[in-house]
Parts: sequence; structure tokens; C-alpha cells
Amino acid sequence: MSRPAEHIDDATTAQRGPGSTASTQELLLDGVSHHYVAGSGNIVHAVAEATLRIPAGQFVCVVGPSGCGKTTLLKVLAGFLSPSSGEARYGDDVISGPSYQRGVVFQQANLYPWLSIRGNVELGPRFRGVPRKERAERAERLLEMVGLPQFADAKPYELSGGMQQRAQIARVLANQPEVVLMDEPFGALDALTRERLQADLLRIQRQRRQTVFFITHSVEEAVFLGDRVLVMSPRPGRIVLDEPVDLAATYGPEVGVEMKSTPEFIEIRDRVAGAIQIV
Ligand SMILES: Nc1ncnc2c1ncn2[C@@H]1O[C@H](COP(=O)(O)OP(=O)(O)OP(=O)(O)O)[C@@H](O)[C@H]1O
Repeated sequence: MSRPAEHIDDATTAQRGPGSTASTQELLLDGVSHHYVAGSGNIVHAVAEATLRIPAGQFVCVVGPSGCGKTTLLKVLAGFLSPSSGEARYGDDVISGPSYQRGVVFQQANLYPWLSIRGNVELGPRFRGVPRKERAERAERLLEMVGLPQFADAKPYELSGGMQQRAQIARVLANQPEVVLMDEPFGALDALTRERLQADLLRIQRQRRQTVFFITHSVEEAVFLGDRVLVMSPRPGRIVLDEPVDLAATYGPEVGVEMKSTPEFIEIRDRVAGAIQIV
């Protein structure tokens, strides 16, 4: 599949060469534990001793019972939260705050209602000083990629939930992140829209080879999307299963939803679901 042309807009991208938002570095959690102090003063141990290496360009899905610390891990990787102990690194850099290199997609598309869809997609590059012409081209290309070119001038309220979520993905990708952190991005969508967006996301990630850290409550979604599925235990969350998923090697990278009925898919899905029930 051909990779869409991109433009160089910063030194990091320039070093990687034009056209690439592919991740070049490993994402690492090294002995990360985190506790919150609740309003009552009680200590909530959210995550315990998470150690994880995510090679550049890998698609990692995370499943586990509600409240087991998945979002906490994502916030540490995003740099929104400093862990109580341990550290997160991207390449050689300790993650100590948010960065445009690591984009975050939330469950609800938090688009700015007063901006058009194009305005929302261009906002990040605009803040980073990307020239007008280039950010317009980038927005156009991304809106094409997520199937919304005819809605560029619409306001968010004119779009369905699934379309807003596509716009949010375009907005995050407009910053050319090397890592995309996704917190149940399709959780609020109906089944058909969800399947369509799963396929879109896989296509985009296979073109661009970003590293993806994707939280979901759906085991089927995790096995369909991930190169690897992690299962976390109930709070304090520990990684109790680290399951490689290499179905593209068997069925080819272009395989779609039909993969979900293959024996290999069902076997992995059952193993992951079993691990969630055991923990
Ligand atoms: N700011 C906070 N203050 C106190 N406790 C918190 C805070 N944020 C999260 N927690 C608690 O930490 C635990 C882990 O929360 P987290 O959101 O990481 O879990 P999760 O696995 O993402 O949950 P879900 O699947 O329901 O979204 C939960 O028990 C939650 O109540």
C-alpha cells in the first residue's frame, strides 16, 4: 500500500525523512506503580509494577476489568501523570509531560464546537507554527483518509458520533505523532460504525506504522486490532497475560472482519477472555 506524501515541518521529522510519521523508538514502562490519594484521604493503588517494552510500530491492545488501571497506564505514557514509582521512557527520553509526539484519542471526541472540522484538524499544527498552506494540505489529506472530505466545513454538531470520532483521529494525526494512545475510542459507537472504524484504523496504522497503545473492553476488538494483547488483573493492575497476535502473517495484512471467524482468531480470543475471567 502506498504511503501518502507528508511534509517536513520539524527537525525530528526531517531526520526521519519526508513522508514518515512512523515511530522509530521503543516505548518503555519500567516498574511503573501508581497510587492516587482519593478525596476521602484513602490511598487507591491503581497500577503495580508494570514493566513493558513496546517496539516501534507495534499495535498493542490492553484489556482488563473496569478500574484495573488501564487509563492510569495510558496517562503515564501520555505524560499526564507522573508515576508514584518507576518510569516511562520513549527512546532515551524519560516521559515527564505531554508531547506532540504522543497523541491521545479519548472515548468522546472532544472537538471544539465553534471550529469547523477542518479548523479542529488544523488546530494542533497551527499552534506549532506550521505554515497555513501546509496545514491546510495536511488537513485535507487526513480528512480524505478518514472519509470526511465533504464535511471539512461542517461544525462538529452536524456530524454523527462515529464521524466525530473519525474527525478526532484526523485531528490527532495532524500533529504527526509517532505514538497514538487510544482510550476506548470506539466504546460509545454502534457495532457497525465500530467495525468500520476498526478497519479504518488498521489501514491507517499499517500505512504509517505509528506505535499504538489501545485500551478496550472488547476482547474481540483487541485481538482483531492488536499485534499483541495485554491482559491486566483487577486493581492494583498487573500485566498477567502478554499474548502475541500474528494473524496477519497467516492471512495477509489486508484481511478484514472475516478473520474473526477463523479458528486461530477464536483460539486467541478465548485465551484472552479466559485470562480476564481467571484474574
Ligand atoms: N484521580 C483519581 N483519584 C482517585 N482515584 C482514582 C483517580 N483516577 C482513577 N482512580 C482510581 O484508580 C483505579 C484505576 O483507574 P483507571 O481509570 O486507571 O482504571 P481503568 O482500568 O481505566 O478503568 P475503566 O476500564 O473503568 O475505564 C480505579 O479504582 C479508579 O477509581
